[in-house]
Parts: sequence; C-alpha cells; structure tokens
Amino acid sequence: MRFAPEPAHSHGQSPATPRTAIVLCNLGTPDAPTAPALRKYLAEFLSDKRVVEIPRFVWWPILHGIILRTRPAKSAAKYASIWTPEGSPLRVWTDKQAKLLAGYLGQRGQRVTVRHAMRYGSPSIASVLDELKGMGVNRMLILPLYPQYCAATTASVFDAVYAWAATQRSLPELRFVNRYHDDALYIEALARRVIEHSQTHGRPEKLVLSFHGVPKRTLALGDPYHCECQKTARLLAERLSYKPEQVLVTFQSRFGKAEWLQPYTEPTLVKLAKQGVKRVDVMCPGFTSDCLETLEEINQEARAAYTKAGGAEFHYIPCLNDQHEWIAAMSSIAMRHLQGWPTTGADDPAALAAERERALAMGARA
Ligand SMILES: C=CC1=C(C)c2cc3[nH]c(cc4nc(cc5[nH]c(cc1n2)c(C)c5CCC(=O)O)C(CCC(=O)O)=C4C)c(C)c3C=C
Ligand SMILES: [Fe+2]
Ligand SMILES: [Fe+2]
Repeated sequence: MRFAPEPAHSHGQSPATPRTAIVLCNLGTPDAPTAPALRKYLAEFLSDKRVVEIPRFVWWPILHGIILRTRPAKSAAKYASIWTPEGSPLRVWTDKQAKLLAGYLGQRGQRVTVRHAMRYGSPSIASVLDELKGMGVNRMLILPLYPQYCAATTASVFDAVYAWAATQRSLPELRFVNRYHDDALYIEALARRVIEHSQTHGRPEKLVLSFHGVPKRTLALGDPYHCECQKTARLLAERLSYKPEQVLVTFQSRFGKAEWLQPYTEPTLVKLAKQGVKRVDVMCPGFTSDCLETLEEINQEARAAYTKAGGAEFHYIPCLNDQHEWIAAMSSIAMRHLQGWPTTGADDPAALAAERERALAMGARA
C-alpha cells in the first residue's frame, strides 16, 4: 500500500483559509447528452455494487453485453430533452446550492468552505477531497443531497469517501450526515413549495409524492429508505393539513426486471385518471435538485400518460433547487453536525499561534 505523499510540513497556510469544509455530495450526471458520454456515466454508475446488488459474474455480461450497448443512446435522447445552455440540470442546481450555502454561512460569520462533489463523473469525491486537503482543510463534513438514507445512494457516497481516506497518510477529521428526511426545516422548505403553488393554482384532488424507487428486496434486507420516504410524506401532509387520503406516496424510475417498491408512479397516475381524478399535483421530495428523473420522467412522460388516460390537469411542483428555505435548511443541518468544530476563525493557524503566545505569556507571569 502506498499513501499519497504529504507536504513535508503544513506551516505557512494563509490565515484566511477556513479549516472546516462542507462537501455537498450528489449522484452525478453525464458530461453531455450523447451516447458516448452516457456509456461512460452508466458504466461507472451501474458497476457500483451498492446500486446493482447482483453477483458480478451474473451482472457483468448483462451490463456489458446488453445494457451498455442499448441504453446510452436511449438515455441520451432523454437527457437532450432537458439539457440547458449551462449543462445538465442536476449539475447546474448542485453547483448553485454549494455557492448559495457558502454565501449564506459567510453572511452569518461562519468560516466554512463549501464544495460540491459527484459520486459518479465529475467533480469526483476524491478530487474534491484532495483539493480541500491541499487547501489546508482538516475537518470535513460529508453532506449527501439525499434526505432519505439509502444504501444505493448515501452509503455509496460514504464508500467513496472511505476509499479516498484509505489512500491518505494524514487524515482529516471526517463527519457524515446520514439522513434528514424528518428535519423540520427540510419539511418546511417542501411545504413552502406546495403552498406557493396552491396560492396560484388552488389545491389538487390528489397530491402525489413520487420518490425514486429501489428493488423491493432491499426493504426486507433492512434498508431504511422506504420507511424514511413514508415519514417525509406523512410529516409534509401534516404540515400542509392535507387529509391522508389526499396524499399518495409512489415510487418511480424502475430499472430491470425485479419487483421494485410499490406503488409505481406512472401506473398510479394512469389509474387515478381512469378513476376520474381530474387534477393531480406531483412533487418529488426525495430529489433536492430537478434532474432527468423529475423533468423528463415525471414532467414529460408521466404527464403524458396521465393526460392520455383522461386526466385533465397535471401540475408538476419543482424540486427545492435554489429555494431560500432549502438553503437555510441545509445550513441548519450542517451547523448541527459541525458542533464542536470551530467555524468562527478560532482555529486559524495565526489565531492558534496568538493563543499559544498568550498562554505562554500568562504562564511566564504566574
Ligand atoms: C434520490 C435517490 C436515488 C435512488 C435511491 C436511486 C436508486 C437507483 N437508481 C438506479 C438507476 C438509475 N438512476 C438514474 C438516474 C438518477 N437516479 C437518481 C437518484 C437516485 N437513484 C438521480 C438524481 C438520477 C438523475 C441523474 C441526472 O443526471 O439527472 C439512471 C440514469 C438515467 C437513465 O439511464 O435512466 C439510472 C440507470 C438504480 C438501479 C437504483 C437503485 C438500486
Ligand atoms: Fe437512480
Ligand atoms: Fe428514469
């Protein structure tokens, strides 16, 4: 085992460099809406054992023989339909969230560096942690942009951090945020989204809360994801004073042949339309940024399926994105996890040196 070389000494850092950082971690997205970019992205994503829990000797031929030959072109066309001049929406929002959170904390006197990193693609988690360490950061808070803990997402982010840590000789202090599905400010941010929407459009017959699905067997294997989605939905419905029968929890983005968490989003919307439900509002509380799964799968495909089945009004309520209440929620979640770590400059090398001089001077007087 070879560890990455460390600087011979770490003196001389700029006193202005905060020593604490928050790393907002998201899934990642392809670099371009093209088949080659999708092939690279999907190969990395779908090779992750946290995402596809099938023995490699079974999965490898399927992934390389079938999926990576057919899916990249189909997915690229979907990405092309949501691509913006600035790039993939997931990347644009995640980058903006990191900048807004940095500004929010800075205005409140918190000396913390904020970066975003992607589990797949760029900027990779390892490259961001390298950069932070190179800046002299020695305390890092890993904050996944997934409110509900899931092994496929949250644990996979942590795996990447541990893998980076295993290459380091001198480790920073590390802390991890596992979940915030029931955080009061996160729920409030979601509620504000719904309330703002209903102020203009009124209330729907049904509010459908669509979460990304996972294979059903992961529930029996002890993954808390399903329960945390249900709790988020219950807290949001309570905050909005919606009756339980007005709110439905569904799961989208099924992948592969196995059964996933039910009920599935699109078939549920079709059933509602056929039952005569004329107006649905759909929101995706498990996605903190709009992305392919919300903008294309929900706002395009599911909308078309609902309308085709006879539904009259389909309203998509956007994700938290750059909403102010969400930035405040992230700040509160982060600050809770940063407790005990100085973030007001008291840990500057210069401040520490001055403190030491004072202590020595006092000792000399005593
Ligand atoms: C919010 C949590 C997510 C969970 C849980 C999750 C599980 C999961 N996903 C796949 C397969 C795919 N997901 C894809 C896109 C995608 N997934 C999430 C989030 C979760 N996934 C997001 C935010 C996105 C969008 C990324 C973007 O660039 O906008 C894709 C890629 C697109 C496609 O080809 O369909 C795949 C594939 C599995 C197998 C899984 C659980 C085990
Ligand atoms: Fe996914
Ligand atoms: Fe999808």
